[in-house]
Amino acid sequence: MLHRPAPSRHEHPREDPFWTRPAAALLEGLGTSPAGLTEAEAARRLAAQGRNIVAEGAPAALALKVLRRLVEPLVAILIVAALVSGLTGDWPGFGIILGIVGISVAMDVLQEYRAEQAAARLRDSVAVRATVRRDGRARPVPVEDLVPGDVVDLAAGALVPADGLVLVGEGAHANEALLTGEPYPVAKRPGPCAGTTPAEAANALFAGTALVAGSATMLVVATGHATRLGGVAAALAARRPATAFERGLRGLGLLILRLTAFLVLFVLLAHLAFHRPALESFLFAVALAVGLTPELLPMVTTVTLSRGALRMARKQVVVKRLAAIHDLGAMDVLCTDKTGTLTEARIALADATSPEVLRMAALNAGLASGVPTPLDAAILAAQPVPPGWRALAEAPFGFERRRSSVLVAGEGQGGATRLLVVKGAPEAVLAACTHAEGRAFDRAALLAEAEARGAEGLRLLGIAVRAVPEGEAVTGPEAERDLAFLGFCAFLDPPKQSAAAAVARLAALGIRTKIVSGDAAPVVRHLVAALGLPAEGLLTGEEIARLDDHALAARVEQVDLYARVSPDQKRRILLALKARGHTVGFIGDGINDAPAIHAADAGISVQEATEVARAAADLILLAPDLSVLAEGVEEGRRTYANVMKYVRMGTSSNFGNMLSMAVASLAIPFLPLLPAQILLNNLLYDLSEIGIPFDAVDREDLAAPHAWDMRAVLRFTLVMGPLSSVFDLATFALLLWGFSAAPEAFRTAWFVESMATQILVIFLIRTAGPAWRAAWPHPVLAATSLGALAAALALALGPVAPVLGFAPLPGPLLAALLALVLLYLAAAERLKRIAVRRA
Ligand SMILES: Nc1ncnc2c1ncn2[C@@H]1O[C@H](COP(=O)(O)OP(=O)(O)OP(=O)(O)O)[C@@H](O)[C@H]1O
Ligand SMILES: [Mg+2]
Repeated sequence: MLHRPAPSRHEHPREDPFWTRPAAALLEGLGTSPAGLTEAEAARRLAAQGRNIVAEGAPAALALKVLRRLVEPLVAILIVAALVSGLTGDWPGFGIILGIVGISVAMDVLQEYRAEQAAARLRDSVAVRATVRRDGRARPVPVEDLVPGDVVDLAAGALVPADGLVLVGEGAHANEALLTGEPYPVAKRPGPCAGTTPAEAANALFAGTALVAGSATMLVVATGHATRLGGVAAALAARRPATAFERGLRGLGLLILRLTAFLVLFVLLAHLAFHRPALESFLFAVALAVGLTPELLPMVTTVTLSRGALRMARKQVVVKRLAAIHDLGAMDVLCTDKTGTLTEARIALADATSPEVLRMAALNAGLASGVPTPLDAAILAAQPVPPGWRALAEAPFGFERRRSSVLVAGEGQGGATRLLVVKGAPEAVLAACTHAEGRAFDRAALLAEAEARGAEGLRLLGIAVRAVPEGEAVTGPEAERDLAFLGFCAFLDPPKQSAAAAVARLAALGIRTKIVSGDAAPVVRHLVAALGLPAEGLLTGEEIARLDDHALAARVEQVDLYARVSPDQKRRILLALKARGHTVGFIGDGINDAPAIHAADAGISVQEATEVARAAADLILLAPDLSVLAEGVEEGRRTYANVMKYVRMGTSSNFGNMLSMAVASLAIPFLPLLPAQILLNNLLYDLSEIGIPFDAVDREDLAAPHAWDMRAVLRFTLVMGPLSSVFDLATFALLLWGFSAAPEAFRTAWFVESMATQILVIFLIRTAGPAWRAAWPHPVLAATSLGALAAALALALGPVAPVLGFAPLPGPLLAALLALVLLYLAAAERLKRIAVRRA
């Protein structure tokens, strides 16, 4: 909430949308000019209005984080209680408690802060940038730093970074499907506009849409949550269901919290009923609560995920949304488009029906505004634009229409002519043709020819023309009628040989790969055969259009190939797979892939992709290669496995120890540990776990997609918790009856036993198999846990022991404790096999 920028005061959505106001008035109202803002003014507005982001809030400032921790109820109570005990004269207790709380909070905040900073730096490295005019110069600025009043230059293919008014437009067309549902690119031009709905706003551009043709200069009017998309996306984000993992963690945290509240209340009331000192009992109960709450779990998850993100970055996968790491690890179906991931994306013209066909194709490809697509580039590489021709109008390529047209004027055979040149998918072009140039028109035969060449792996484009008389106005795709078919251009895009191995590797990781392509069915089939990919079934866009979501969901399980699908169908396929209970990833690079990337559990794109695809993605591959993705999947699973280690430690050993202490406090006439000692215990235990994110994991943990399994967590708890309690009770018995320990000695011994069992068990829990056969624990983990244990021993048995209320222990008692700890570890090693038995 803190970072949510206030809606721009310049926008009054209901009565007065910005695009109905004159440009001059808007410029003045925003205190800017076509030359843009100064850097200083932009910085000031950024601070005042917040960043141009719609998704989750930016990480909070360090001071704020500290403050937030200090006002957490348990910590606040602890501080107050310490103050009270200070006032009653117990200054050492006061100092120690405040000291321990301080160290805990500092450690927690600092770790999380550093981890978040590192993750944010990674995210920035793949941030989409916009060309912004500031201080009179145009320079690239991360879109998150745009402010109202900025003036932005956009080229074809760019992501529209904010809502704004078109100041200058050259054949600009935007794809606004995301916002209005309109699949056909709409023309954008400067000038007045009376319509009040975004769909009518021909002079405005909206955040999240894409400029697909032409160029434009835009005045930024609204950013972040104040944008049209901001409203939509905030609603979407709010509705974005938490992953099973997030839900599981949250559920577990809540469960422990309830148990804690119940237990602590019970202990407190019992103590008071037994007429124990009130303040001391209260402090004891609060310290217990601190020990019991999984207060570190959020920090631990963030740190583990950020560590995972750093490791993944070294393997060429940049994480934009941290939680996507889990989704990647949990992914069991991957949908991919064809070009770039399965092919080399080195598209080259193979042949054309005639030189005339190629000349016409070049007119269409070269005279259309905006950056040429790879197919256009391949045409122009073989045939430059014939001289003497110029473009008068165009209807840019649309992924639903699958063709583009350009009205060109120049010298034809019979003098000056105007020609509408159309190129696109063969069936899309043939559908608008009524005859053929210089031969009989046989649509069925031409379609069969296209099909046959597709089966050889050639991508085909059809070319057609119509002479347009002087008087006829050409404004959009309506003009694409009565065309004369000229012929085909055929293209080759060599299969990527490494793709087969990558798909096999993904399969070995339990991930099924499905191909979702806008290209023709024969081309997709040929590619699959050429790479030897295992794939069953094929659905075309035409067939999918006839299926409702229910029927589609029934088919997607068996079908691995999808051809001639539109952007929205890509999204539908993805949602159908999700509806079947799969965790689905989608990797793609085009504007047409963005809706599906957005809808995926793990939306993936590549560094060279269009801005819209990159903006929609959760993860960016720095190298366009599926094997890079396989590495990322393994990292995702490693991260998950390490978070699970915390969960297991927390639910069994830590919880068990604290529970035993609560019980003991009722059974014996004195506190089993002083409040400060409990806090110290908790702090050292937390310290011992800092190394977990670094740790290696079992090979089995990488082998298959994981999902949160509450039953497994419970089983682990129900086996390992009681085990820990049994040994705690044995310790009590030994201390009370074996050694008739005085309170100070009892606490010292209990502290030592509790620390040793809690900390050392990590070396067993970290693996499902025999502990001695697993990979060595990471040196950092070994250092933090053994270091924490050494510190605990030094504090309890060394020179400062008296200050903390500890007393020296006799040799035989130490030996007995050692024996108990070893016995516990041996029992834990045996029992854990029941506890973590894999499904
Ligand atoms: N610049 C263009 N001009 C005309 N037609 C085009 C153009 N680009 C693509 N097409 C047609 O639209 C179809 C779908 O586009 P495209 O192949 O890029 O979709 P895609 O889903 O991204 O495919 P892929 O899986 O290969 O990445 C193409 O097969 C082609 O017939
Ligand atoms: Mg593509």
